[in-house]
Amino acid sequence: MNNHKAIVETRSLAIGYRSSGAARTVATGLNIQLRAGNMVCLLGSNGAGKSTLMRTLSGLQPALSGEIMIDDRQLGTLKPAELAQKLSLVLTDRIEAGNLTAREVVALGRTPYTGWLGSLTKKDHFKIAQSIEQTGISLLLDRHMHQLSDGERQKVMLARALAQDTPVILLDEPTAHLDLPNRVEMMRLLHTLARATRKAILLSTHELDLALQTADELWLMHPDGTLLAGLPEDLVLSGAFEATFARNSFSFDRATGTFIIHQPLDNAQIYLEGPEGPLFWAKRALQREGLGISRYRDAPCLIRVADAKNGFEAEIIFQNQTFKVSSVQALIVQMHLLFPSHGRSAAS
Ligand SMILES: Nc1ncnc2c1ncn2[C@@H]1O[C@H](COP(=O)(O)OP(=O)(O)OP(=O)(O)O)[C@@H](O)[C@H]1O
Repeated sequence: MNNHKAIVETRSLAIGYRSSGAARTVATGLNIQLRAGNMVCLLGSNGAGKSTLMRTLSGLQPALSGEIMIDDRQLGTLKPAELAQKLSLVLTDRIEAGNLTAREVVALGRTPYTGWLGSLTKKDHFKIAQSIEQTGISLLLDRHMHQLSDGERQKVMLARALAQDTPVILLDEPTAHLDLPNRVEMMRLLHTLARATRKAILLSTHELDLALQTADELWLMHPDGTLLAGLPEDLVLSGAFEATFARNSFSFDRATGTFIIHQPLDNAQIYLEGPEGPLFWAKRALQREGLGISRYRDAPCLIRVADAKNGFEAEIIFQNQTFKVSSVQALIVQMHLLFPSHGRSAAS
């Protein structure tokens, strides 16, 4: 977060839908600020209202009440061409333009400056080339949009938004179709762009872990229609992050920032110790097998894990006997022999 001026600011904003006179409110009392140079991640469960907020902030749908200010102007008073020079929107699931090449789509980003028939100036060409370089899509330029994968299309749409060169960029689930390395790359790119170009970037995402690591600020949309904004670390430590995604089937570990599917048990038989890496993976495998991990070192069975040349080794100490294993798989097999009535082997 920083102290720069808010480019987008809402005052007592209520968002939702109106049909035949009746309003369905999705969220109310939104007083949020999007600042230059910040990347903000908008998080919330399915149906919390992320897309509704994105669409309202970008002028695609009207607010139920309240104000949206963009660069000190009320959103509703901006002409479409003015708005297009202030804010660009990247939607994921509605990418049309099948017959255009990627190059043509990126060039369309300059429309707010050139008009539909306007020819491109030196500056336009520079902005287009820059956005192509920033998104790494130079090999896709001559291909038609319908010949691209979902993830490739997504990058082209980001390049188009960058070519539009607006101080505000809104992206609705920009990582939805990307594989893990590309998701990481996209988040890093957006964060770098926000910093380097002083753009205000707001993106909605379900990538909780990546958002925690990269966002300057999180906006948490709660199913009760409220929104909490803050530094990721503050929202984690206050418990707000956890509360937004709370479910009975898993919990969030504030210490590591990870979701835990299997909880340690007070009455479990196994205690694990050793260096962080092998400890983490051994614990995960044992818990998946239904072999409960104890919080207490005086549990009947002690497993001492260690780093090894081939990745992993462990000693299992149980009833005055020691068993050595050199893979996580061997550990699991041995544990099922020692505890035949526990975990998955007991069920099968
Ligand atoms: N056109 C519509 N008319 C009425 N209600 C709608 C409309 N579109 C969405 N909604 C409702 O508004 C609420 C918020 O939906 P929205 O799509 O904004 O959620 P979201 O957080 O983006 O969800 P997801 O993570 O599943 O994409 C939901 O309860 C949804 O059913």
